[in-house]
Amino acid sequence: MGIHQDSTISEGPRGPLPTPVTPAGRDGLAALLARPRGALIGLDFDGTLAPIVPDPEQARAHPDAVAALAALAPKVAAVAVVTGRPAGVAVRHGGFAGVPGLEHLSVLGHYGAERWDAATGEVTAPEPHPGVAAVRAELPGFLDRIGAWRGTWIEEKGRAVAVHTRRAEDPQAVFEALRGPLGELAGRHGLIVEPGRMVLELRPPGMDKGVAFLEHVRETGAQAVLYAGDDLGDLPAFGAVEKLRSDGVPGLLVCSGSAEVAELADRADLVVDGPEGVVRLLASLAAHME
Ligand SMILES: O=P(O)(O)OC[C@H]1O[C@H](O[C@H]2O[C@H](CO)[C@@H](O)[C@H](O)[C@H]2O)[C@H](O)[C@@H](O)[C@@H]1O
Repeated sequence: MGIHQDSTISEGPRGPLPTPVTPAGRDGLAALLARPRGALIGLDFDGTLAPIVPDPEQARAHPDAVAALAALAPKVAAVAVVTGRPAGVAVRHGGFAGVPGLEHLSVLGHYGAERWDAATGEVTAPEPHPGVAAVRAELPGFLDRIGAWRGTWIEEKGRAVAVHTRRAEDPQAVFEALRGPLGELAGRHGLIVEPGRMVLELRPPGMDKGVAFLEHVRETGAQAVLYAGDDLGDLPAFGAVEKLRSDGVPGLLVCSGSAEVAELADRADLVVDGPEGVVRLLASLAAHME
């Protein structure tokens, strides 16, 4: 359904702005531009603001991301980074703290279970789920027993643990082979498996990016929204925007395109070329907002 950002129709002194392929997306973009002060901008981190790299510890926001966000944020009601990362990790890897223009940025981490606000510099979070400690203890032996340790890597996330397969010889095959067994392990401890780009995360249930985004819309009183994501964990946020649109709140769905995930492109109003395309879009939006 989406198109590549390069299919621009308007190019002028303020830079190119692409045209969404859907009527709902065109309405969403028009509303964002007409009333920026009522707009909420929601952005995923890895794969959307930060290019995908083999080692999650090395992931950083695109070099132009912070400047684009700092140009956009003062013109809109709110900007929120909605991520599967712990909030503090996304703040650090994004370079979001102490940036002029980003004084009101929020980072909703762990799929919305955690929250960091630039205004306070503090992270709020719920009590840890006891199942995470149990899974943490069991996971290395579990992977060893099922013979899946080669090339897999466990990311310690505090309130969750993630098994990465990107560095395996056949990342997709190992991902598929692990999905069932890890689902069974997670279920035994009251957790769920969150699948992502060559990663299976074992995390507490009860929160997702859709719930988090809708809560933020309510809190900010936003009257138009944009959400940009790249991965399966962003689908609930896409669902939230679709729900808002059916309730009369205009919205624009942006897919940060990749060869790894097709599902978001199919539901997006606009497909851009990964984090580079997202950052260009944000800068261009800021330039077009009076
Ligand atoms: O919600 P997000 O901000 O997209 O976070 C989702 C997961 O992102 C990270 O993993 C992904 O990025 C890594 C670094 O580029 C990459 O190596 C990995 O293959 C991707 O799945 C992060 O490590 C996870 O904890 C996040 O849940």
